[in-house]
Amino acid sequence: MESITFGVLTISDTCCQEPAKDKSGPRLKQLIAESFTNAQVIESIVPDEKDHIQRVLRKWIDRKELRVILTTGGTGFAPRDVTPEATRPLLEKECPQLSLVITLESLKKTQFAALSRGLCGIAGNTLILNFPGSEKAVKECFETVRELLPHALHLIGDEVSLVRKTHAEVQGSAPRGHICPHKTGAGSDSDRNSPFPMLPVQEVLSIIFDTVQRTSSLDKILWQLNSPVNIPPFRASIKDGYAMKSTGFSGSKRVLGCIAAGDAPNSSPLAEDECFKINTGAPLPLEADCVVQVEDTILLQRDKHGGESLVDIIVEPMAGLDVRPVGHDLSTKDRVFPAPDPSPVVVKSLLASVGNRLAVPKPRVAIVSTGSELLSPRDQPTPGKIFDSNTTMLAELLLYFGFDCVHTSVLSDSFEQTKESLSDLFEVVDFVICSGGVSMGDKDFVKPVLEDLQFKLHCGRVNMKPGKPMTFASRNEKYFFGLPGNPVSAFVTFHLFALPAIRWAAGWERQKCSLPVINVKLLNGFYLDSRPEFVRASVISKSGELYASVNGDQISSRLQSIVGADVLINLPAATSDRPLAKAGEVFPASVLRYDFISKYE
Ligand SMILES: Nc1nc2c(c(=O)[nH]1)N[C@H]1C(S)=C(S)[C@@H](COP(=O)(O)OP(=O)(O)OC[C@H]3O[C@@H](n4cnc5c(N)ncnc54)[C@H](O)[C@@H]3O)O[C@H]1N2
Ligand code: MOO
Ligand SMILES: [Mg+2]
Repeated sequence: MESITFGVLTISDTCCQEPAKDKSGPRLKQLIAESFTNAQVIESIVPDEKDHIQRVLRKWIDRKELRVILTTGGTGFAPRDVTPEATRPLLEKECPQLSLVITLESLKKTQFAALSRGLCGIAGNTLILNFPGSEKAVKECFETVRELLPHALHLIGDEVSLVRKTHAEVQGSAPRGHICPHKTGAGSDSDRNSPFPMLPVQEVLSIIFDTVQRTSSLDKILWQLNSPVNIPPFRASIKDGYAMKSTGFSGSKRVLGCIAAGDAPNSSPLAEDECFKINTGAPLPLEADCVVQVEDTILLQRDKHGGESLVDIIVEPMAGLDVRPVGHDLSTKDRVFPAPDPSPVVVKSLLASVGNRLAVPKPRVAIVSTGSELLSPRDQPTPGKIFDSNTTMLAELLLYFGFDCVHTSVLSDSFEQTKESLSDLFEVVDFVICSGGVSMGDKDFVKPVLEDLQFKLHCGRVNMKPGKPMTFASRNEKYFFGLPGNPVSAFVTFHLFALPAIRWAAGWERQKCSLPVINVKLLNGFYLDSRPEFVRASVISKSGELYASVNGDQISSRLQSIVGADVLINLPAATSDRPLAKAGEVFPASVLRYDFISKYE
């Protein structure tokens, strides 16, 4: 076996702070050098943070020459131990027997080996093994697998680079235009499968968050914005009543006049047996220090014009009663936003409240629908054609979530037209949300066009239903989502991938980018699919518990399934011993809309 390149990743908060404390990483490097002639070793140390771990793993997996990754640390039971959780989504195939043999060997030395959760698996043409953190453990684990590694790597082979080579050859030699995806499967024409691995949903999300740059840092623009004004800017009455001096106590008072909201504060002198009638929100006269609401007074006299001239105050006035001091709600020492909340209603109304006309920059998004079969909803029905619903749906969804659609276009199934249109669009937008043309058809031009436009295809298929052919690509800070053409697939993948990406680019906090997730009980049993499925369902609140009732036939062309869809129940893939999700079982569900409870029982 020609020289192997290893990646040694130490996962430890402590070693990340003080690299000198890392004994296991160097020990592994030494063991590799002793066992494999002219092996190359790349090292890195990361804290016990999932996205840090995944970023390095993904980078190393993408390096074709790097064939083995040994991680040390973070495999235990402690709260910060997350190495297996970080590793699993990146694996295409787990190798449980390899972990087993490591555990069995380690158990001969210590019973505590049972408390290690390390994983082994394959990603691309790379073998990944999680070892425990101790120097002694890595030595034992390494010695257990040392003999197995060369053969394991032969078995894995490097067909991925072969696929990529074949792919490049076929693309390069192809006549101008489109190559059907199945021609670019691994190997000859007989292999008519997609060359794109079906990535796990969570991994696609990690890739998206790692790839999409935040075009506007709401942090600087909004969350750190100090208030330019005091609210209220004057001492404001909280009630409709009478402004007076609390030192005048209760009893009858002459009414000197009325102060309406919008009047300038008046500075006329005010004796203790006098008062002003005042409206809610109006500025207190300078000499008053409290307001007694009209309900706590008795009208004693009117003047000859019918205006109030004498009232009896029947409660004891206290200084500050029903008065909002200057800056009580917001002062110039405060930040306008006490916490990040990018919802458009909040941002725009708070900015308005301080007289700020800031236009918060938003990602520029275009919607593109592809398909020669598409008719505009305004056209007359035509044989062989269907009405384009995706353009409307995706533009409405953008609006619903507070973003703007700066452009829409409908493209026929033409390589050249798609290429030209996308190329022009990316001159003026940050995101293109496209639907259709990403599956296996010989008219599905989207992926080849993206490659032709030098986009990096991060994801060509996702292990989910609906939405399998969902495509995510980028070029510099331009992002492309190729949602599947089936309307429901486009609906689901918009919510799960495109929306979080746009929010992330807009500067949203990462945990707010994806839809909120609640737990729901299945109202009825549901047969699981071979892929994890996102089922449209309406929510019923029954004696305080949330039940989900599936919205009929879930075929991804049936747009009716989004009617009454409050949530997408996140169902796992079927397994041999679990083909059915039973009624009453609890599953996570992504909330699709604000008013997500359809019925109360
Ligand atoms: N041989 C295979 N065929 C297909 C596979 C596969 O794995 N192997 N995947 C299936 C899955 S899953 C999906 S999802 C679809 C997605 O295909 P495309 O993204 O290429 O979508 P189109 O083929 O363009 O259209 C699919 C379907 O949706 C209708 N459509 C398209 N655009 C619109 C629109 N704007 N408004 C309304 N309806 C639209 C279109 O007429 C088709 O009926 O691929 C499967 N095939
Ligand atoms: O992936 Mo498709 O959306 O299942 O039909
Ligand atoms: Mg298609």
